[in-house]
Amino acid sequence: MVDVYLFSGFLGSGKTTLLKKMIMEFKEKGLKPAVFMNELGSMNFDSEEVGDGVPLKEILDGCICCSGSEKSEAQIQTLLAESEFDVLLIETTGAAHPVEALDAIFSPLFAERLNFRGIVTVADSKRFLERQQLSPQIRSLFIEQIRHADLLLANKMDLLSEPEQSQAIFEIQQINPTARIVQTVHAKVPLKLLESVSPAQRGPVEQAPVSKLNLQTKIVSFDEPIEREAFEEWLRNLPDTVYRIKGYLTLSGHSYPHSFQYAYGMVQWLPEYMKLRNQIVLIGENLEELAMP
Ligand SMILES: Nc1nc2c(ncn2[C@@H]2O[C@H](COP(=O)(O)OP(=O)(O)OP(=O)(O)O)[C@@H](O)[C@H]2O)c(=O)[nH]1
Repeated sequence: MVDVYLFSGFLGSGKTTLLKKMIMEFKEKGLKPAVFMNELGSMNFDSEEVGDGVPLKEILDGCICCSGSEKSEAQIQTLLAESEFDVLLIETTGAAHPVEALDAIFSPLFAERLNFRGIVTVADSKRFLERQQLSPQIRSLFIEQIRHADLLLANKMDLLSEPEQSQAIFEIQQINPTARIVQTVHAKVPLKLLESVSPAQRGPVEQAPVSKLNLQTKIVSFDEPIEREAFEEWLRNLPDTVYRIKGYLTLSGHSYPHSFQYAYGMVQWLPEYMKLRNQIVLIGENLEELAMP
């Protein structure tokens, strides 16, 4: 049987960071991981992070829960048919309801093949503490992702003071009293802890599908290199309803692009060493009203 872990958590909380770490840890243990992921927006930014030699299937521009479980079932079936692996790591989009995403895994097709181990939710603890600023629908999804976790990573602890850290843990625990909660920075969690997870008995699920969330994606391509200062000024003035931006950007004066990440006001630029399209995907609400840089 293949062990299956489902990684959930709001946009930009640290799921891909966790995924990359767990891939490494499983490999070090001599186990072969495979990945099934999906992304909002038709850019396969996260899957490029997975690395060579790891069997991978993805659904772009949709979400595992809403694209219908048949599509996900077909992808998982292809993975199982094409490759040998011991562990399947599923990364849902930040807009997915974790329990709805379970449908595909519990298909009778896989009853003899997949052993579901649990939902691991990565929470951006800073955003969690400031969740009143989110729109009610997004806030309810954020809470649902926490409520249904079997293991909870209270991530981005480095961005909080000690009293805020305690407050975040206390409040997260009130929402989900049964899951184990671990404080993390860059989703650093020992593999042993992940392996000790066991799935809870699930009650009725509150529906929070992406269609009701009003979340939109927008791909923006640039013909010319970007002026970093002007671009960061644009970022500073973005409304709170732009939850996530990621992609690759060529900066003026550089011949290779940088991978670019924006989550909750935090910006990350990392140099890349190959030519990549100068484009980003934005995820948020009311994007049509947004002025582009
Ligand atoms: N300061 C800080 N940044 C973090 C931490 N964990 C992740 N990040 C950064 O947060 C950004 C988003 O991380 P990802 O792992 O891509 O988040 P994600 O949940 O996969 O994002 P989506 O797939 O878009 O939902 C990246 O720039 C990470 O480097 C953390 O503990 N502290």
